[in-house]
Amino acid sequence: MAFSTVLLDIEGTVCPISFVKETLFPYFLQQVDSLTQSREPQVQDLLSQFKVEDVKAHIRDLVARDVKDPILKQLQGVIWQHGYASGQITAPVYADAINFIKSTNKPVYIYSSGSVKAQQLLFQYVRGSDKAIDLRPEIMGYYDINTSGVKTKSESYRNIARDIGCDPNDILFISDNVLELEAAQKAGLKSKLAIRPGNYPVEDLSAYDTISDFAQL
Ligand SMILES: CSCCC(=O)C(=O)COP(=O)(O)O
Ligand SMILES: [Mg+2]
Repeated sequence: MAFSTVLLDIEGTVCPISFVKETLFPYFLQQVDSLTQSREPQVQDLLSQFKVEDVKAHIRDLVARDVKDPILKQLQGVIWQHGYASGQITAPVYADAINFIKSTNKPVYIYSSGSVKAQQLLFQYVRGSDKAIDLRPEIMGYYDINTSGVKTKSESYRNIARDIGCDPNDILFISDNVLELEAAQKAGLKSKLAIRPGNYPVEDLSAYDTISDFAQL
């Protein structure tokens, strides 16, 4: 498979789904009660964009249903910053993904439902054997649902290819979500399905080109 550029999903591809569901989301939920008292202008600005009466209940509901809401995703990025900066959170990026990102001579871009800020934090604070590893210098750019659109729409992948300045056919997109892979393929990108422990089962695996370790690239 020929490609010049790599576009990576995060959850279920470069790190376990359990990190998002059992560490990031609970950390965020712990802060929901105090959110309305926050002095951070960005938090207040984001809260005001939820056009609902009970903001806290709305946020809890979105998280419980894992809704990829653009305002929620931005808010989570701001809150997680405290967790990463205080050392309470480090990101368990798979060792093979770290090695690939560090050693490949192809440009690596990220596309996640998590906000660009949340993505940059995750790659700034990658769990290492003694201290956190900062992978940001190895990553050429970040895309999210605010910059590019939802991950299940082909248009989003065309937007990203245009922004990178690359023919869609030259981009390999890797994700654990078959709806995302199908949207990327329709836009002309190449794709691989990430197989990682704890990922959701896929009905017909034979329909996809799979990858379980980045050393296979
Ligand atoms: C950027 S870390 C937070 C992950 C997140 O909030 C999320 O919704 C994960 O979605 P992905 O597109 O990376 O599978
Ligand atoms: Mg994913």
